[in-house]
Amino acid sequence: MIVLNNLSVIYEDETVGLENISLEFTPGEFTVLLGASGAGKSTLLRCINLLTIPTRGQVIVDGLGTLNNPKALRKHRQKTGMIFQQHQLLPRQTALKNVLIGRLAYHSTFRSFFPLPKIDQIIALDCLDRVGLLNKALTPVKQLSGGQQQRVGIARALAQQPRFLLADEPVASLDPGSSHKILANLKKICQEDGIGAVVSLHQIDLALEYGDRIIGLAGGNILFDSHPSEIKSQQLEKIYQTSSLMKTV
Ligand SMILES: Nc1ncnc2c1ncn2[C@@H]1O[C@H](COP(=O)(O)OP(=O)(O)OP(=O)(O)O)[C@@H](O)[C@H]1O
Repeated sequence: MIVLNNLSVIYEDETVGLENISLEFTPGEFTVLLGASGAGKSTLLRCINLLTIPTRGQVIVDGLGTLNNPKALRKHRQKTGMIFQQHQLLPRQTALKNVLIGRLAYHSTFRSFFPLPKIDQIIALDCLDRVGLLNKALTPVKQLSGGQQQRVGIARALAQQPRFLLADEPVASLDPGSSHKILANLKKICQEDGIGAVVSLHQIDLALEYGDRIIGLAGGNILFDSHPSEIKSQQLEKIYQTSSLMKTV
């Protein structure tokens, strides 16, 4: 479990990123963060693995405590995979080499200069298989479609054998068909492996379809935190401060 305890982020220019947020994330739960641009979704995701250091409050992880020593933080990050909107892949490298990057967290910097052991290659190939891309293992990622590249990004995160996955708008640059395929695949894998996912999305329809839990954010505050079936249209309207987006519900 990951516990966020009274977390606030105030950026250097005094912008409020998050305001006194307390949340718990459990393994196996697929949580969607919804909110307009600037609501605090990325800030929240980045706080979970302390890429952004909160101004106040704590991140507490079971078995590791408050992450206030480098060893605990390294262990937490090893078990927390990240998926990005723009994939953050090495375009000229093969899909397999990109996925192997997910294994580096298990090796020393020195060891990572040499080819990784066979077991890491097997884990990476298995992850590519789970996202349906085993046949593209030796293809440079720049030759893959946007959806395929995102699946390589997911495989790389899975290669970490994570307990939690953090995904920042993973389907924002994809067409609706690819978005559904990617989220369905991601959710299935998380269910099978008991991985807790925290995924920020802009599309309400996708949030309602795939989220086990939806957290609505606005101005760095939590407006609601419920099962999708309990969310009322007024609450969704409130987070976007407009009714036009409700057409997609
Ligand atoms: N490094 C930073 N320095 C100053 N302000 C920042 C920084 N990063 C984010 N912010 C501000 O903090 C607030 C929350 O930003 P955040 O990126 O978390 O929102 P978001 O919901 O992820 O938005 P988007 O959907 O556009 O990605 C915004 O007002 C943003 O301008």
